[in-house]
Amino acid sequence: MEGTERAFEASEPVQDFKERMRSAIRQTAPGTSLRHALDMIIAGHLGALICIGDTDAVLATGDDGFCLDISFTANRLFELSKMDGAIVVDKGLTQILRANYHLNPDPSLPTSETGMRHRTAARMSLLTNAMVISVSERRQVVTVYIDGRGHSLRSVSEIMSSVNQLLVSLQSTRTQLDRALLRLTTLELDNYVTLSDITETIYLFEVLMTAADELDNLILELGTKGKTIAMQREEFIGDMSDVYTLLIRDYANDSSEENALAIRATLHETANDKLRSSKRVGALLGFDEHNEDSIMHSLGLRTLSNVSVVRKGMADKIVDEYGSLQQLLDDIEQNPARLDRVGVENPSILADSLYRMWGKRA
Ligand SMILES: Nc1ncnc2c1ncn2[C@@H]1O[C@H](COP(=O)(O)OP(=O)(O)OP(=O)(O)O)[C@@H](O)[C@H]1O
Repeated sequence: MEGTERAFEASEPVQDFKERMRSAIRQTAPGTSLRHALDMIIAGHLGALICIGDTDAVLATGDDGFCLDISFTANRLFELSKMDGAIVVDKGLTQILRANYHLNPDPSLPTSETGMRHRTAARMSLLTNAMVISVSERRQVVTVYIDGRGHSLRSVSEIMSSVNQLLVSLQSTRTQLDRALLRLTTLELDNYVTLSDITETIYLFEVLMTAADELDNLILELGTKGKTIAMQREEFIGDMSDVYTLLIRDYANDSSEENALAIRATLHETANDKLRSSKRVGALLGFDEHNEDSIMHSLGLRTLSNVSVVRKGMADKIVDEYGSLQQLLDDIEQNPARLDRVGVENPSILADSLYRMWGKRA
């Protein structure tokens, strides 16, 4: 089975649709009683049409069937799927209201599905706010419909094969990014960073974040089987999102966290291959006239946050006092007491750490 989202006309904002689809995937993930029922239906070579939630609207589109009002269990849902017609369940998955229900959604509602069960499922999800599930008897596929768009559920082994491929590319991107950040730190201390260096690093951050998003979707699909993968995700991503924001703040014309997050949102919406353009990245950072060779000056927030004696929040204070990493490096030897004033408890350790990073002093 393939995990697909078939495009359809959306009648609600994209964000709202995404939230609802994520919630539907969570409710049908391995480990849930609903998934248990769906797996039993597939194993029994049966089909099903199940409407969950928005029950007033769902019941208004149909007739006949058996009025049940019994509490929901996976076994009952499985047994009822042996009958023709649709099964109607309440939003909280506590009650099964109807079985063998015949649904009559407006036939003019557009659908690209073939087969009455699937066409009805897609239309019901367009017409109501219900999550509609169809299980194909012929193809042994479970499709979840929200707002006319279908997502086919995959088996754990199918999802795991995507997870394993993704973990390999995550690991390789993380290694490249670590190397790029190390090099960037050295260049920052030498005051020799160009826009091209920043562009390359941002590109790697975006590749990493895109892979992390994909992994999050797979972890959601895995349900209770995704716990160890979530731990592996932590290993590869950890605090990289915070480091990314610091990098943007270091180089953006407006260094506020709010602006950095807005820039990150735009970068994330941009196709990764377009992020290799220094002109584009420079413009996003607020430097329209810069080209790839333009020298960029870092505030030093990211580099300072790597120094153990710089406690959380202290890097901002140091940057407020000195204005940039270079100003700090120029001043630190002549005037270590100035760091004292900012509240750095061990100015000499901070100086030593920076010099060690720089490779100027052992
Ligand atoms: N409007 C409807 N209301 C309730 N149940 C329906 C409706 N349309 C189809 N079904 C159910 O779906 C079953 C299969 O119908 P059909 O073969 O036309 O659909 P399909 O999409 O090809 O499904 P499958 O892939 O399982 O063969 C019907 O026997 C019935 O139980």
